[in-house]
Amino acid sequence: MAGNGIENTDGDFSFSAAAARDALPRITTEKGAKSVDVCHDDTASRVNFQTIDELHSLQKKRSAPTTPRKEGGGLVMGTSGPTTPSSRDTMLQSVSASLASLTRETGPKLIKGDPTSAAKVAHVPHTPTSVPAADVSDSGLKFTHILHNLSPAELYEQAIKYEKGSFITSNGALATLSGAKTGRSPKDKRVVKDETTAAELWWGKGSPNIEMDEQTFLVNRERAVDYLNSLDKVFVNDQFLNWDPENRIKVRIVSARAYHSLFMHNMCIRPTPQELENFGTPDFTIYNAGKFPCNRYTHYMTSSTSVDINLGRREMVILGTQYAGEMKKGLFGVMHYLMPKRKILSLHSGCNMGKEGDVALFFGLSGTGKTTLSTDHNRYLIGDDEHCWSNAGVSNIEGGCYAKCIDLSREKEPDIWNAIKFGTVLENVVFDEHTREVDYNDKSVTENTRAAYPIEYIPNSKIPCVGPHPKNVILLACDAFGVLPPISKLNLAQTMYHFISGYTALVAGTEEGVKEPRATFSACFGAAFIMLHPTKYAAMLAEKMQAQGATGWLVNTGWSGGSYGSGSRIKLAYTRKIIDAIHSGSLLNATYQKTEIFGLEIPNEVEGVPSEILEPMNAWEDKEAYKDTLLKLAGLFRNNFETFTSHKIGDDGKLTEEILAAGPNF
Ligand SMILES: Nc1ncnc2c1ncn2[C@@H]1O[C@H](COP(=O)(O)OP(=O)(O)O)[C@@H](O)[C@H]1O
Ligand SMILES: C=C(OP(=O)(O)O)C(=O)O
Ligand SMILES: [Ca+2]
Ligand SMILES: [Mn+2]
Repeated sequence: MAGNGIENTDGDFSFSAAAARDALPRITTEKGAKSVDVCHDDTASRVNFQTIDELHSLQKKRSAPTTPRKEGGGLVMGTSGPTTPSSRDTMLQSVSASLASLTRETGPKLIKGDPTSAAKVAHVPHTPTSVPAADVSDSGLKFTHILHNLSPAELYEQAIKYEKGSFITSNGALATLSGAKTGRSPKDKRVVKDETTAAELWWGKGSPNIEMDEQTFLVNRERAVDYLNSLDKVFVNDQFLNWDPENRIKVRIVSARAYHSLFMHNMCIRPTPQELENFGTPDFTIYNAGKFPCNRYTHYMTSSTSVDINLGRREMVILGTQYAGEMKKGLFGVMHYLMPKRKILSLHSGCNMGKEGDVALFFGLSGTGKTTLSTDHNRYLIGDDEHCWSNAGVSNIEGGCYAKCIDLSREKEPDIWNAIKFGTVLENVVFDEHTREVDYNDKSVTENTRAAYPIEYIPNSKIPCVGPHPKNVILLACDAFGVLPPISKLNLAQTMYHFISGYTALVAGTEEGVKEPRATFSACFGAAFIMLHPTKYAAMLAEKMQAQGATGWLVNTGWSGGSYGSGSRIKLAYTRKIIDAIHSGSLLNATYQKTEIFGLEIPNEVEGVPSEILEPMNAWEDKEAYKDTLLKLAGLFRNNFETFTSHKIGDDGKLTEEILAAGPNF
């Protein structure tokens, strides 16, 4: 017998599911039925939608005035829209002008919004229709969608949907891959040499400015613009640089990746909806076509990567590298040109301020501790990397921080650790494929893993990021030779000598085994970014430090008790104590002794730091090896400074002489 029941041992059906079902009260689905209250009639409740599409349309509220309108499927350039152009029209016209091909003299047809969400648009004749027939190409017929100043959430979705290697990590950050290049490419940087820049900029030996002519720039620009216009969609960021309102620069970044757009969203100053509405024409534009290589048949191109700056046209073109830091540091170079023209000093430094308003600058090359030491739980963070020093005080150029994450730990760097959350871009880190927990010790992709986050992710950041004149100027050197003292007080001439030298020594890649530390000298602690001769910046720094009575310090954040391999890196906790003593002013009252050769004043005591490490020789077991290493480093300093001996620093002949004498004596 067929049935739904469970058969009993005696062959009877004692329990029938069908019977049980029949035993339940009937469910009434008739409208208006009042008898049964266990079940609601779905259609009876008050709903604001009739279809799934309508339901979905309720989910998203219109927000800022810049939110793309959904009706009509986005806005199209060149349509006969409302009679008074909206800010959207203005924006699209402006972006179209930015993306215009210089040989075809027309901007592309643009639509605001994502191609998948915007409705299909019928053929719309583009603005000036009188394009010569010979110039007509398929590229002129297609539309490019503009994703203008998207929010982090929207950029996350774009990255995760369309960019391989984009994932949400367990802390909420967006993990991305920068591709083949995981660091900057200084050898591929070119600056257009025209009549003006030939006279103004620093060219030749030691200069980061490798020349390129205007024509070649235009070839690369066209390559980048054509690549971008060939895409279905491009990202456009309109943002600001410099928190000093009088010297704010408007920048536009056109890029192909959500990763780049979110990176710049975090790193530049974010406009308010009102400011974005009135943005107008940018002062400087970046075309980031980093996925696409340059053409090596092009004059001046020595690889498939090219980062080109044209100060006259106020444009930068990136081809053949997706490393996002290239954009931030490219703009920094531009500021190193624009700001000194206004008698403002641009600085490759971190900056923070104490509760009493005492400001400190932290100069240093990559990896020396600008970001780590300016991010200090007891002080207000003004910025970690790029600043201006004007007659009014200091201002951060950026709106975010770009911290190294290799070996990052919650204990040692809690503020940076906590800043890695939703909105933060995590570059080239490795994470567990299931839990998505990041392993900050993993160097599989690169040693240069990074986190880019808005500065307000640091709880004690100072918004707006400006402050009074600096009281302390701290020069950081990560000395892998292990011979520079952990802390020394500098007079003005010594400060200038070390500023112009810009020394650090890092260790070679660990994979290839322990190698000799390699000394790097980078003028003004940022030769890769300066545009003018180093002595121009040095003269401004000397003048400002003198006028404000600021004190210079040299802090070795590198090795102690031996070079890399035998000694060990100075504990971050000790360096923090040293920095605390500088900030509090207690180090000014310490007793000092002078070191041999470099003539540095070193304190006999610093609270919280073992005194035996303050004089580097004490920490070395092999005193002969120490002396040899010290002499070796002194020789490298002397050789490096030779190119500067024929230059005058400012109008002060006496200071110039003192600076020359402030180097090592042997
Ligand atoms: N004594 C120390 N002082 C400063 N940083 C240290 C020290 N010891 C180790 N570090 C590490 O060195 C790195 C310094 O890098 P970072 O602050 O990003 O430099 P910068 O901003 O100048 O490029 C960080 O990863 C930090 O944890
Ligand atoms: C992004 C950079 O900055 P830093 O290493 O100084 O933090 C860089 O030099 O590429
Ligand atoms: Ca940094
Ligand atoms: Mn830096």
